[in-house]
Amino acid sequence: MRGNLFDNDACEAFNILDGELILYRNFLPIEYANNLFESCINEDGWGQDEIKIFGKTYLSPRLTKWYGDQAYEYSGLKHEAKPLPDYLMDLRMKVETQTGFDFNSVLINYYRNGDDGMGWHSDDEKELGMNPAIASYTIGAERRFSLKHKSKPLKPVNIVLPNNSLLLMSGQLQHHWKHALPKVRHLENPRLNFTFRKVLKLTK
Ligand SMILES: O=C(O)CCC(=O)C(=O)O
Ligand SMILES: [Fe+2]
Repeated sequence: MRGNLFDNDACEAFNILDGELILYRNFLPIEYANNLFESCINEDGWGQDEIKIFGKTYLSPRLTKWYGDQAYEYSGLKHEAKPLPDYLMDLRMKVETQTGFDFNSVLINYYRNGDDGMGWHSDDEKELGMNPAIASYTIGAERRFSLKHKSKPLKPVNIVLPNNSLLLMSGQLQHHWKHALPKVRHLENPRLNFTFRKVLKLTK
């Protein structure tokens, strides 16, 4: 990273090669964020996906919920179309207004404590099209978000994602970079993350 393009209290654009990354801090009124956190965690619908590593099946270290106008498949897991509930329509509108992109789906990740995390991946499924914009809203525990370039010997990028922040990934980022949410020791506090995506209807 070669210094940031612009940086003020509310918004920070990271100067990285082959992709765009912007962090909006204090994105929503804190009351709104707190209510959303409580209602989303307490609402049912949480599942724990199975992941296969070298032929062995494990439960993924986080809980998830998926809503979207189109069916979507990631890491070999199929999500049927399921309309967004009202509270997510409202959040989506706020995210769309801030970012200027439109989204039709959201994957919600619930990291119950520091033992939960997400491994290295790119959100580059063909249903997301070329250069997808992904807006990732975080409430709860502050966690490190890491990125590594797939082919160039660049320094990894680490960003601490605070409570009530929105990270926008766009441009060629998913094509050239992988990202992860590493596990951390001795963290008891939970974190919720909403990743808004636009899933395209593919004609096969
Ligand atoms: O929890 C995060 O901040 C990252 C989530 C993520 O990368 C994903 O859902 O694809
Ligand atoms: Fe991701």
